[in-house]
Amino acid sequence: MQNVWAKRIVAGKSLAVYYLQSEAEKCHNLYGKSSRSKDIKFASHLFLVKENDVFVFGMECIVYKKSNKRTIFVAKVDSSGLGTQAASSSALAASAIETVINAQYEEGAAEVEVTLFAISQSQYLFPESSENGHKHVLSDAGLLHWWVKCLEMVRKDYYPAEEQCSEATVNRNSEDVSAEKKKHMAYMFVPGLPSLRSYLPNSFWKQGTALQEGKAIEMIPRYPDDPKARYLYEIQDQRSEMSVAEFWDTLSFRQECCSGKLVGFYSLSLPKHTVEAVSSRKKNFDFGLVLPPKLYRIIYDSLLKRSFRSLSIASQSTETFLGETIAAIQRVNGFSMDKVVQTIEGNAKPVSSKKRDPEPPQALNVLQPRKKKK
Ligand SMILES: CC(=O)SCCNC(=O)CCNC(=O)[C@H](O)C(C)(C)COP(=O)(O)OP(=O)(O)OC[C@H]1O[C@@H](n2cnc3c(N)ncnc32)[C@H](O)[C@@H]1OP(=O)(O)O
Repeated sequence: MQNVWAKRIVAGKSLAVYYLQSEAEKCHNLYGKSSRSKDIKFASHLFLVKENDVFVFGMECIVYKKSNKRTIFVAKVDSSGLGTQAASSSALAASAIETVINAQYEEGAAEVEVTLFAISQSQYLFPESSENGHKHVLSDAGLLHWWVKCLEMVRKDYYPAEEQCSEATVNRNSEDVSAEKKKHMAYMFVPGLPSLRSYLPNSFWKQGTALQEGKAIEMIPRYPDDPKARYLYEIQDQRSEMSVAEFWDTLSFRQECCSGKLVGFYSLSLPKHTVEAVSSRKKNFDFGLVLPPKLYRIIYDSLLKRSFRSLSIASQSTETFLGETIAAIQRVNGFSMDKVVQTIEGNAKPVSSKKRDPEPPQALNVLQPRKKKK
């Protein structure tokens, strides 16, 4: 687990990664009224990354489980902007996603898919962080590129080197890609954008969606805060025969997906694990405390009541949130601090970024006045 994070954190810096999960619960409404929701369970996973004494990054995802298949839906990613550039947010998101993927494989999953939709917003997990003057909020188009970068980091880690496509293959007709590789592609779809050529890094990536067959209301899942869910509910009552292909085609005309902001839908299928590979995996994964769902939600909601509108307020919010959370989870079965938090020492080479503020917020102290930006 350590390595998944350490390789993306600059050498000489360290981050504390907090990881909480909820117990799996029955999921009744992933496919609307369809019986496909039967036998599906879901569990929430929350990562909070702290540098010095303040949260710098957070991610929540929901894992849907049906027998040995897992869909990891990345629900919310956020940054506070208050870190010292120990790692990029895309790298931290990739490491959090890989931690969840590895946990699924260790549990015996054979098929794992990562899915998400990108909608840029000023904040998701750290309230008022967009007012702190340090946070870098990506535009809608910036966020689309950002997710490609992040998911590409993940994809590369799960494909053996010989299967990697070279940059030269980027513009190759996707028909050339072998049938086997086709199965394991990353998909990106942006309603209203006819060509995503400038976004896709290589031929592992394909414009469109992995799901293309069957009836839309039976095949297309509805995730929390899903921009396509309203449309799916509408057709459930009025046009229940609509095909998946027609659904995607007509989604571009819906107000929730074309009201000025670009919305990106992504999915990444990871290589299947054979039964032998699954059973021979070492069971050595012991990170992420599992909480009763009600307690998980209380803790999650309490994070959303804090403020991150300045460095000092954010540090205070981080401290009180963690103090109250640890007090609340201490009696949970299997509790140990090691399961809740791991301190990761970075071992990545630093990459220089000219664009960023060279003076990170945490380098300041009260005796050292902030230099004016030119
Ligand atoms: C499923 C979902 O959750 S989608 C919703 C995503 N979340 C949000 O929209 C919430 C608000 N947004 C954010 O918190 C942030 O914009 C995030 C988390 C999405 C990305 O955080 P960032 O700090 O921009 O990400 P990251 O560290 O990877 O940097 C991305 C780029 O911005 C540049 N950058 C980062 N900080 C700065 C800064 N302060 N000034 C200028 N450029 C900066 C980086 O150098 C990098 O550039 P590159 O791609 O050319 O290398």
